[in-house]
Amino acid sequence: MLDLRSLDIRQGSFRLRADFRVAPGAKVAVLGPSGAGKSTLLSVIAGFFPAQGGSVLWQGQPLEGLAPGRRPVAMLFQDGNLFPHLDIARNVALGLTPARRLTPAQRDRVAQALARVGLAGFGPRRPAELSGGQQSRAALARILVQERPLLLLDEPFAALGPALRAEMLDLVAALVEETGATLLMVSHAPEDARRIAGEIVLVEGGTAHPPAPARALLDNPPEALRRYLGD
Ligand SMILES: Nc1ncnc2c1ncn2[C@@H]1O[C@H](COP(=O)(O)OP(=O)(O)OP(=O)(O)O)[C@@H](O)[C@H]1O
Repeated sequence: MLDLRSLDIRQGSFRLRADFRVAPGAKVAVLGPSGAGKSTLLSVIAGFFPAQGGSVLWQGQPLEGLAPGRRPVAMLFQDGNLFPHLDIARNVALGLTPARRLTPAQRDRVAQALARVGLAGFGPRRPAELSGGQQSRAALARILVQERPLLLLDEPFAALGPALRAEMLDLVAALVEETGATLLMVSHAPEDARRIAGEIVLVEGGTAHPPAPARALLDNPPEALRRYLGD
């Protein structure tokens, strides 16, 4: 269970509050206007940016004081998820260890993760030798080997076309179901939320609102969401 308790986030004159829980295994889309604070909220949960007040708890334990790498979190960003000078196997292995030499067991895990995302045999290639969709798959393989129970995705598929994006979302949904992880995914596209998310956290007007059932919310959007959707 992820518990955002009276979180108070400030960044210059920007302020965002969040006070809600996310159930284990939930798939949550984080929607809201540009600049509303979606990325900032994920950064605070991941430990890249400190909150001014309140607490982020996982299974009842506060995460403050834990460096990002020690949190139960794996995060994918909009871009820059892969190091261009390292091959795909090394990029994925970084989810396990910074060491250059892998144990046979670690090599197996990397190969299994690559196979699971449909990239068996792509390990020796550099990221530039992969298509955009394949690069997204490789980045997913890295968070797969990390085996963290909380996945934070900050619009990682925004640069992909609609068909490929749908395919990646389905893959994420399948991986989340297989691992039982909890997913928070920032998106600008309500159809992404419909496709993958059971719930929506709407971020607007200085508040990250508690998760609400996605379908009901999109079918009958409250005023703030209607404004954002442009209806
Ligand atoms: N380094 C910074 N210093 C001060 N304010 C910042 C800084 N970085 C971001 N902000 C402000 O924090 C607010 C939240 O930004 P954030 O990137 O979290 O929004 P977002 O909802 O993810 O937007 P987008 O959908 O455009 O990515 C914005 O109003 C932004 O101007």
